[in-house]
Amino acid sequence: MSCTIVPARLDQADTLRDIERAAQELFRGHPAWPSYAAAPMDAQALAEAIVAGHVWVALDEDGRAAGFVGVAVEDGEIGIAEIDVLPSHGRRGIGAALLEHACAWAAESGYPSVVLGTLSDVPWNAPFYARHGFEAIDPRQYTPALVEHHAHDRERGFPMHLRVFMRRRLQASSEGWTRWPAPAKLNLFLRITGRRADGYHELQTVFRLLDWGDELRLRVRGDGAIRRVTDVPGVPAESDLVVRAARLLREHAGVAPGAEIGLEKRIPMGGGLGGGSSDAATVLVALNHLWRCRLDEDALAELGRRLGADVPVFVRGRSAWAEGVGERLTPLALPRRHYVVLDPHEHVPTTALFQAPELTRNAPPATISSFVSGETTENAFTPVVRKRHPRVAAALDWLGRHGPARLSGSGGCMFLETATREQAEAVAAQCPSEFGAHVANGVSRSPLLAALDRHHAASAGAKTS
Ligand SMILES: C[C@@](CO)(OP(=O)(O)O)[C@H](O)COP(=O)(O)OP(=O)(O)OC[C@H]1O[C@@H](n2ccc(N)nc2=O)[C@H](O)[C@@H]1O
Ligand SMILES: Nc1ncnc2c1ncn2[C@@H]1O[C@H](COP(=O)(O)OP(=O)(O)O)[C@@H](O)[C@H]1O
Repeated sequence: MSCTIVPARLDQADTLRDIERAAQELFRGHPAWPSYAAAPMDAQALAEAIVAGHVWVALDEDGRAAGFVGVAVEDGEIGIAEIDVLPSHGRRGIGAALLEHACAWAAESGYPSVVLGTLSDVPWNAPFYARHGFEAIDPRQYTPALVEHHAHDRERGFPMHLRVFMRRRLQASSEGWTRWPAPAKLNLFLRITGRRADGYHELQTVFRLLDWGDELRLRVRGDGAIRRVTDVPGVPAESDLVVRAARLLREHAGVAPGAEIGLEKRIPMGGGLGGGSSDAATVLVALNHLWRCRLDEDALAELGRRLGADVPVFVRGRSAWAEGVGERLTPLALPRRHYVVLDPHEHVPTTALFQAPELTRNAPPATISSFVSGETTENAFTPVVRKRHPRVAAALDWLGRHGPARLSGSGGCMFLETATREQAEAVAAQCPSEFGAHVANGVSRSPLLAALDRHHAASAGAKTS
């Protein structure tokens, strides 16, 4: 049977839980059945994994979901959190295709290995994984995450004599693809303090990087061409910041190779979440590694600045206090916080807002301490956007009922900061259907830098093996 594997969508979550339930039926009578039946997949965790791009669905010839796989990052390696196929679609290679898909994603992302927990006595469990390159892990070699899983399984009454954890070592993609994250940002406040002779505005802002964003696939081409291999509606390849970033790097570094660039857009475009800028920064950082240009962070940030005011912070990969046009950055240690990010589905043009006559562009400078004390939280664009974009105003009003809602950048997306993830999830769950909401964590170090570390380690490992 042929199947197509695609990223899962949030509206498929219930279907995936039905698939899990149906697949579990095969364990009725097995000693593991009571603990499986007692602990179905958590709906919230599944939704988060889908939004993070960590779940893929296998569609049968009729386009119906027949199985899925979900992964989770654990101690720097990838764990298969769940893999299920409808019993009616069993023995047709769908499970194997899903497993290979997850392993390919992990290998392209630079992870060294994939782990999973399974049952030693069930033919479609441990023996199946062994056929796909997984080996049982000696309990003395358990990582802290596996020790925790083991203890948790014991607590929930799992038949531990049948429990086995397995690992598969990964090889770099044979087709040369690599994957890189491009996280979104929030502006925790934004003040405009002046206008420069070139028309650009002097501003002050705090950039908070998130653990959620776009994903790019890159591979080197030998013929010097730079090609975007996915369509982005409304953005022709020539004007896409990813293509412009690759060209700029090549010119500057004086190297001749080319690249293919695939883009999985998740960050709403023109939403004030910096998606295009982050994509550009990811291309600069990733191609600097893949093309072996050896430019340092300062040189890459300077190239980024030429592409857009928001690019340098993504290149440097730290949440930061920013001045100038956004390029003078001071890394800022921010407390652990969670965010409901609300998308009113309205494109707000940044250039037009910066030109608005009613924009306050001569505010007195704020200080880092006034931000840290919670005194400075305003966004200079909010009154202008509210007046010009009633839909954004309505979304701000709705989110404002749950706490102090703030616009990010020039909008139209907005956010609410919470102390716990559960609080953010509770608000997101009530979001009216005309808006989109999701939950993200603030990070102090960009997932892009973690990916760079992984890819460095993977290429060093490939050289020595
Ligand atoms: C407002 C902010 C806040 O983070 O974010 P977004 O809403 O775009 O995410 C940024 O300053 C946006 O940065 P970015 O989106 O990279 O802007 P650019 O491409 O460099 O500029 C787009 C246009 O905005 C105006 N612009 C931008 C930055 C700035 N400091 N002053 C300006 O006047 C210019 O007219 C410029 O032509
Ligand atoms: N790779 C890209 N992703 C998103 N937008 C892009 C990209 N390349 C160019 N653009 C253009 O940049 C504009 C601003 O996009 P984006 O960075 O997502 O929003 P914002 O600047 O509001 O944070 C888009 O409307 C689009 O025309």
